[in-house]
Amino acid sequence: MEANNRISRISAHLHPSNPQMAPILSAAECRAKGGAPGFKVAILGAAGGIGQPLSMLMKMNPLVSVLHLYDVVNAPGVTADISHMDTGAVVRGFLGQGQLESALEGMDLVIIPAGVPRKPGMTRDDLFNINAGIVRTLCQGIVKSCPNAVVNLISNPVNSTVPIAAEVFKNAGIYDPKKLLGVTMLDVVRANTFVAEVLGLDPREVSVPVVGGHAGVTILPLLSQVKPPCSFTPEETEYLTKRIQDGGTEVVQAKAGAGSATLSMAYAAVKFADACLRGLRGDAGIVECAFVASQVTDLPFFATKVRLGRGGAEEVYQLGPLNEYERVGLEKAKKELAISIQKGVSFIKK
Ligand SMILES: NC(=O)c1ccc[n+]([C@@H]2O[C@H](COP(=O)([O-])OP(=O)(O)OC[C@H]3O[C@@H](n4cnc5c(N)ncnc54)[C@H](O)[C@@H]3O)[C@@H](O)[C@H]2O)c1
Ligand SMILES: O=C(O)C[C@H](O)C(=O)O
Repeated sequence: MEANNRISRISAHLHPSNPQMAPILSAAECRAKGGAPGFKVAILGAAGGIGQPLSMLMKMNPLVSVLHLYDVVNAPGVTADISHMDTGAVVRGFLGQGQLESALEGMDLVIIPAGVPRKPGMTRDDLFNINAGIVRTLCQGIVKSCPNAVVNLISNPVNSTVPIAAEVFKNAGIYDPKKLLGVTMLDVVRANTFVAEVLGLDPREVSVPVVGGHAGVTILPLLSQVKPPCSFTPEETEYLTKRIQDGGTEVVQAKAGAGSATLSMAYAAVKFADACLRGLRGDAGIVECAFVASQVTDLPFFATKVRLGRGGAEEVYQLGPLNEYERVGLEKAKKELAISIQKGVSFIKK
């Protein structure tokens, strides 16, 4: 009898004609016990090119106990699909703005890959007009439902969307600069890969700091600080710097109108989110690059290495010694970054 009740509860939730399916969706939710102890994570834009593989990979992360998948389209399908994976996290789906606040209720970490991607010929800044408004709306939801959450912002142009999020949080009186992180991990992932290729090493053995921002010349790999220590000819430096800066465009062109990096981005986003969760758990020595509020330069935001801890980005590291090539690159990066940051701030202050 009890077993019958359990089964009918589950089938009621999963029947396709059930209009309530969208906000619930997971048979796992019907279990008497929840998932493993861990963190509550929401993905906003979960049905997109990044969102789907990112959702799958976060469902596989043992630090996640509850996974909320939010999108304005297709969230029920993605949630039903992912909820069948036999990993610990309990998955729930949320569809449309009416469910944004429920999606965010009580979250520890919010990952935002919502928004339109580039097509060939576009810059990331060309996405501003659509994505700025999307990020503002989603951040307003965070203000209401999980003001203490750590936010990983992926939506482009990151150099402007992070300042937008900061202004929304400031206006609401909840801004904690340590908890707002623009995700630049893909630049580091690419830099590790391309540098390893040139050095003939396994990319997992290579670590390249990438500072500045996340667009064109604002992406500044510090090749003089590569680990393991190594040196490059001027031609190799030029080749690597340009390839890392243009990595996004390389994918946009190869996809020929079908979008931008999604799979490598989902990988990078999960690598970064996992580092944030280990920091939140209290692990020591978690250091990654991210675009954060910063006093490293005269700009209010800048990407450098940060130490992730229980409070988010608890320490923002200095740039370290730069060579002449990097000093020139830094000046170019700062010039463009200043404009993108101001554009984001003005969008909210207008
Ligand atoms: N930071 C980085 O390194 C990096 C890397 C790759 C892509 N991106 C950016 O990530 C964003 C998403 O890229 P994608 O390829 O996944 O795009 P996509 O179009 O495949 O997916 C975007 C998803 O966002 C959803 N969405 C749109 N408006 C929304 C809203 N108001 N609320 C919630 N969801 C909404 C869409 O329905 C869609 O499912 C783009 O802006 C892209 O430029 C950033
Ligand atoms: O290039 C893009 O538009 C997407 C992303 O920012 C990337 O670096 O791949």
